[in-house]
Amino acid sequence: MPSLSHDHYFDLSSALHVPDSHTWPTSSLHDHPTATGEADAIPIIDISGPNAASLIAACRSCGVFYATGHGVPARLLHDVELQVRRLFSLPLHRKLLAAPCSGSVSGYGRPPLSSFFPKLMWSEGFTLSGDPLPVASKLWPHDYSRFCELIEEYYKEMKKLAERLIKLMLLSLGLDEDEMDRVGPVKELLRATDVLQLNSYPACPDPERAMGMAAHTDSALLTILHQSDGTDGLQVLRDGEGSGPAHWAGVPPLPGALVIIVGDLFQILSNGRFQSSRHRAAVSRADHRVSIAYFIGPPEDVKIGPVGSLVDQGRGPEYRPVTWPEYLGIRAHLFDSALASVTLCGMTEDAEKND
Ligand SMILES: O=C(O)CCC(=O)C(=O)O
Ligand SMILES: [Fe+2]
Repeated sequence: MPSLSHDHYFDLSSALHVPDSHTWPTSSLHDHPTATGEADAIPIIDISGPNAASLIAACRSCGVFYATGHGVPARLLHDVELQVRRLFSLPLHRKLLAAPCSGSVSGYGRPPLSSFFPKLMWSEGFTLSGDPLPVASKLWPHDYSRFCELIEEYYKEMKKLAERLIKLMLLSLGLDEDEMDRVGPVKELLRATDVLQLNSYPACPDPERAMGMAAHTDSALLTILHQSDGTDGLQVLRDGEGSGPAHWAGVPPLPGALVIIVGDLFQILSNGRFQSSRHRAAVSRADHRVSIAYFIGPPEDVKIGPVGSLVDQGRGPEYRPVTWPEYLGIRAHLFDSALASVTLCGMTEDAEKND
């Protein structure tokens, strides 16, 4: 049986003010300045172009880029977004019928990150892992087939795109085709684990005090994010070389482009050459924003560790190998320190000799 009851939920879409439970301290909302300027422009990469891999190489420290030329039909993105809006516009008591059953992650509820923070976020989520039918039929007992068809098509397109992106990202690190085929996630892509996270950020009467989605990195290999046109929300933390003092940079919706976010497992796989991106979502006073995040990770039994050719022989690997479920287990305890906890202390040759 679903474990959530109506009483634990507050209907964000009809709220006239931000209650204390959803009011975030200024110290977390403004931990870094927020900037939107030319210098922050997030790279836009035509991944069908001849220079895609070398352009992606330039985004390694930033951990995020827009992908154009991705081949996902605009019609599909549009239709899936309509279904997502249809889902979230259901009355709260109907959505709660699809709260996850014990042992399953699929269903309606607060964003998965919520448990790590004392304040609630101004968002609702719907997680889909595997067949959408069991949860969709709880929402719409007689009218779920269009939703399911579109979600199935979306999964297929996303998996195809994720495969292209993972290969391009490995190519950008200098791996050749043979070497790439031996790398766990590429060899195992057909069995890859993928999850869709539908996010809804209702218009908020006081966006300066609320947080749509708190700062985090994504745990998987990579995330492909579709965001609704016209409403800003996504921000990434930029603190790399050349981007000045640490600040939140806006990643506004760019019509036709998808946002690619490097996850922690790709940081591990690339031995730190790619950095996972710390990001968050702000809310808007006027608009109801939705986003669709597709997370791709290795099959549950495949360990992800640094690719051999990216390991400096003197220093050794920067991270120990982990499976995705193992890493999620570590995050459930340590959250932001999860990556640090699987980081190995590099040993220089000198240090080894002195041992
Ligand atoms: O809605 C967004 O822009 C961000 C969503 C996100 O970060 C997530 O689902 O992990
Ligand atoms: Fe995320």
